[in-house]
Amino acid sequence: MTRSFVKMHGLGNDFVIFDARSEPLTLSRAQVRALCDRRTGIGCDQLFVMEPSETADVFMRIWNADGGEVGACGNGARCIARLVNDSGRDVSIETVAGILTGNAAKDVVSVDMGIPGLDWDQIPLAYAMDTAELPVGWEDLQNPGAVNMGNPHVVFFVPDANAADLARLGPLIETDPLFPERVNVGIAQVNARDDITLRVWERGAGLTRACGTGACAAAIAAMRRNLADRTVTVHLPGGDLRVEWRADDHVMMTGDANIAFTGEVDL
Ligand SMILES: N[C@@H](CCC[C@H](N)C(=O)O)C(=O)O
Repeated sequence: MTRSFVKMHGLGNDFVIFDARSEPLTLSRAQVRALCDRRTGIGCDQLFVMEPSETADVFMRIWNADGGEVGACGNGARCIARLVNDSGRDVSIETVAGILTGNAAKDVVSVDMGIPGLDWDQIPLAYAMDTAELPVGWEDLQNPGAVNMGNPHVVFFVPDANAADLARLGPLIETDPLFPERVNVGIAQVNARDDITLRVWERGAGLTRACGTGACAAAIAAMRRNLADRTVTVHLPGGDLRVEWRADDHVMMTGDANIAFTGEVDL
């Protein structure tokens, strides 16, 4: 069976997207891994299938490159919003973790990422503790904060985000027993109350050029510690995102969403 796909990215966090709204598509974990492989497949950090939804404009199914299905992808939600409608109309996107609302005016896209989960059992953590300042450390990385943005994140605040050996520490922290569903790992540097630099080791994908939910998590974690105001720019290796934690608790994320190429693949 041959299927068309779109290759998109948000700040270099890249995705293969299939549209199964009118023609169903079921992928096995092995197929997802093969398609995501950068040497023998198409190559991407995450793979999405757009399916029909009874409650929203589209259902967005999300897999990491390791073949694990997950609840959220912020950069991906911007891409899906742009694919469904890029004329400035609101697009509702159902995910396993809930319904998001995106609004795309061409390549500039805002997504209402919903309300962050901040309790230990929402992250989830293995046992009860204060998620604003977890009293744990991994070598030189101390006192992280944890935030759930539809997926689990832990964020460490450091003086220099580029100094940490995230390629080595990321997999250790991702699989620490404190996180029963594993975790996305952010290393954040607060430059000013409205400006953060961030690198992310993504669960199931490794180091990526950007992570939308990671940017939201870093912003929320900084705001909870009173290190930042309610609107911040987050600089990631692939570019910038704007994150606002509104008074109604919803997190708004704004950034670009780009089509790289289209193609067909035998499944
Ligand atoms: N790239 C994403 C997050 C994708 C899922 C994540 N790796 C997880 O396992 O939760 C983003 O832009 O948010």
